[in-house]
Amino acid sequence: MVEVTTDDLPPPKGERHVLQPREELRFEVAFGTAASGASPNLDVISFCLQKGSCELYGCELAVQKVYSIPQGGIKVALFTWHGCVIDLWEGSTEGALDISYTSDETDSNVAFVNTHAQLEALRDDASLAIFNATDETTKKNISGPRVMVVGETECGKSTLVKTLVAYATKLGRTPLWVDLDPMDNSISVPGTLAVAPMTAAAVTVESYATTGIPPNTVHPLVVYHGSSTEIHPALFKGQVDRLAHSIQSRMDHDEQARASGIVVNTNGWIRDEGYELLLYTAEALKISVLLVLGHDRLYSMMTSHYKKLQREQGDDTSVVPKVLKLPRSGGIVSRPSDFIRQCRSRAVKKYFYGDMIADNTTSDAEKESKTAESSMKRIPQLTPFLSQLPLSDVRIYKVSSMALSSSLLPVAQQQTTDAVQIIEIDLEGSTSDVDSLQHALLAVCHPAAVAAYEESGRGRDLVTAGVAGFCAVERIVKETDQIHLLSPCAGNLPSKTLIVGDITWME
Ligand SMILES: Nc1ncnc2c1ncn2[C@@H]1O[C@H](COP(=O)(O)OP(=O)(O)OP(=O)(O)O)[C@@H](O)[C@H]1O
Repeated sequence: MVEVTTDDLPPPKGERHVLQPREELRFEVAFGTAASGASPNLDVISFCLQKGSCELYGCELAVQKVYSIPQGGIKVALFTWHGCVIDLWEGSTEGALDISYTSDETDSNVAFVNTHAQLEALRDDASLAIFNATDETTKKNISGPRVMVVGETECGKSTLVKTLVAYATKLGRTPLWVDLDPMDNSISVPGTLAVAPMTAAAVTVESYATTGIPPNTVHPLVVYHGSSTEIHPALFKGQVDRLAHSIQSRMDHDEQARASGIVVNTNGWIRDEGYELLLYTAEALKISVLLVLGHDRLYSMMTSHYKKLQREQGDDTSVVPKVLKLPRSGGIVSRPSDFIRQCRSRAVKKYFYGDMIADNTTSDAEKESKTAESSMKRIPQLTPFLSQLPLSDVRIYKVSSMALSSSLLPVAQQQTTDAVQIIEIDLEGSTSDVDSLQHALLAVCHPAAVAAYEESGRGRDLVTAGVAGFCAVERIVKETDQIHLLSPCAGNLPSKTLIVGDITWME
């Protein structure tokens, strides 16, 4: 094995880490840049691959390129197959780097790349079969791997999904990334379930190091679950069914997407009803490969379940997924609840303000006299818009936690056994209802979903449909009966029918 040397490199900037083949550099950066007195608009941590090759969750770093992360609150690992030299340095905030160390316990990375190779073989088979199929119906029934990653919370599920998506897109595949984790959604704001078509352009080191996918690259389909702390099983099932339907429609019309398959992240609820929801989801999304991350009990439960199903179904094994067990990375450490809370807040802020980008508005004179600090200055990419609407113009619904029993309904009212019920918030009446909306994150319904709901009268038609976007309640002025809403762009809202959950956000 050739040792990686640094003799031919310029002096290090900050810490220099020399990684031998199959080692990874793990580092953690604290939140709290503002608390430490520095401007939050400056870079917090930067790294540069000086030599060799390395990747962040499957996304390759360019040599000699400085990657600057303008936010704290990250825990990442840079892995090398063949050895490399990485410089890592703090920006405006001294002490931001909590810990950095090199580890050679990277068997999980090898297992991930082997899994990718097997999935790629399935994609090749699917592409060939689609190409050779003579009629449309046969073509439509062929699909690449439909993968779902399961495991308990904080075992590295999102990381594995990101890695598999990065490896697939690097080879020109366009898999759908499905994130069914409302607690920590990588594609959209917390409290959502989402699907995004992925391409190589959507996989970047900066986005993989923090949260979300780069704006302007993909158009995710997002449904609002309304909570980042608990899952409403009936609503979850309804939303998974709707997403499954949309995924199928897309696959029916896009052969490349069909051959590339889907990669699904789940939410870590693996016991009791959570386990039942995993099985339900696997069936609804026609999962063909189940990856169980570091959990022997779950692996055993799933293997026995599908063996039994296979016995019952005889020859029809089309709906029985292959269950594989993968090791979890030793680098994953549990994130304190305050850290997770700040990650969620950052994800909402990113929705309204976009990424922090380099400030190119400085004049030539300013550029001439640029200090080290101003060279790192960043500004938000988007300018959110504050609109004021009369309270009487908007309709805000929330999901009620249980269906009303028919005996409690007024005599003339339609009886229902649907467990997904919505209630309209009384904006004219109780002040506690109105007060509960302060700083709430509201999902803006699509006009088509509003029309469907008005026609059917079924709440599920509204809350299981994809949303047009989100806005946040800045304040409600009771004296003027106005609601002030922050939205990511100017102009009228697509509809004034909104859904509220239990997620709040304020700057
Ligand atoms: N090899 C590693 N070394 C250090 N940190 C890592 C490594 N792999 C992942 N992490 C970090 O560990 C944290 C938890 O990982 P991840 O989000 O993938 O877990 P999860 O199972 O999806 O969690 P949750 O169920 O809470 O969403 C993340 O901050 C991730 O960046």
